[in-house]
Amino acid sequence: MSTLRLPAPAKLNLMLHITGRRADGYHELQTLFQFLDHGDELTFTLRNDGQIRLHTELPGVDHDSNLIVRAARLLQSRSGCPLGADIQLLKRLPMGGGIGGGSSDAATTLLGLDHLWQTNMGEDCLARIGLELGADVPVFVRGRAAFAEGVGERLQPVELSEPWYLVIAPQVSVSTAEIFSDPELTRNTPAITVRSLLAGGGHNDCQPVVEKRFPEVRNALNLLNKFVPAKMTGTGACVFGSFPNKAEADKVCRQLPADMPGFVAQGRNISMLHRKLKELEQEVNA
Ligand SMILES: C[C@](O)(CO)[C@H](O)COP(=O)(O)OP(=O)(O)OC[C@H]1O[C@@H](n2ccc(N)nc2=O)[C@H](O)[C@@H]1O
Ligand SMILES: Nc1ncnc2c1ncn2[C@@H]1O[C@H](COP(=O)(O)OP(=O)(O)OP(=O)(O)O)[C@@H](O)[C@H]1O
Repeated sequence: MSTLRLPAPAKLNLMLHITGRRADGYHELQTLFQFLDHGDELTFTLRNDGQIRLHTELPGVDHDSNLIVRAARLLQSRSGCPLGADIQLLKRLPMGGGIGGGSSDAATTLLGLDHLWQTNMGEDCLARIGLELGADVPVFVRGRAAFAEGVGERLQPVELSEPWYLVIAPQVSVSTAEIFSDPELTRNTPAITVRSLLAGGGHNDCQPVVEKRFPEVRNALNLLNKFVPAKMTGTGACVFGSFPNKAEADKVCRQLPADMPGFVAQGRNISMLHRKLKELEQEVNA
């Protein structure tokens, strides 16, 4: 097959504790990742001339610095593969939203091209390549809901309930680097065990800093808190709350003001990307 269409799902950080800072400035954290059944979509078509061409432009991101192109080139150089690809992106996820759009696009590119080019690099190698592109890429490569430590790369798969979430996307883009460099950020939350976490929640240490800088995020949290407990994901801007069923989440979603668009999606412990790749493997083996 020379064309492949694959999902790049969003993630939520159900909690995010910052437990320290490394000498290189990166932060040690503890976070719980779950995927959503909502995301971007990428289409890969094989090229024999070795060129990587992304045919969709993103505002403010030039072709060569797009994480999709960077992921494709890194896989090419690590595998020595002479093949290339034409790539189309259907962008649904807000950029700088804390739901991992860019990281998920990068992971889908690594797995998609590994499949198309038949480079057979293996998941461990692809996760290592992913980490060079961003702290959030490895969890998308692994495709399992996970408790993460280190800078987000030490992953322990977890089995979570799969509720319906309403995600609100305030119309601001939050820079992850800026939030992590804010002097007011709490960086000394005591480490907890995964067991105590699963028993009792957790919070997001980035939330107070983002709320202070972005009133749009504070307003979205206040609005959602009227219905269910609301939290921010990652370094924002998106906020989310869980609902007992889709109908209740949809009802609140319909009431959102125009400057606070939202979407409803189900939490998933196995990413849609991995479901799709498994289906493809089963087709080949049938
Ligand atoms: C906040 C999270 O979204 C939680 O899932 C991630 O840890 C961020 O992951 P990401 O977007 O892939 O971030 P990267 O592209 O690796 O890093 C962006 C910037 O955020 C800061 N950064 C990121 C991750 C981390 N553990 N400590 C940091 O201090 C660094 O200044 C870095 O330059
Ligand atoms: N394919 C891509 N999709 C989105 N952003 C990209 C992409 N490639 C590069 N970028 C750059 O990365 C930045 C962060 O994008 P992203 O959508 O991953 O943010 P995020 O959701 O806050 O991520 P995270 O949750 O990992 O912190 C963008 O503002 C953009 O400049």
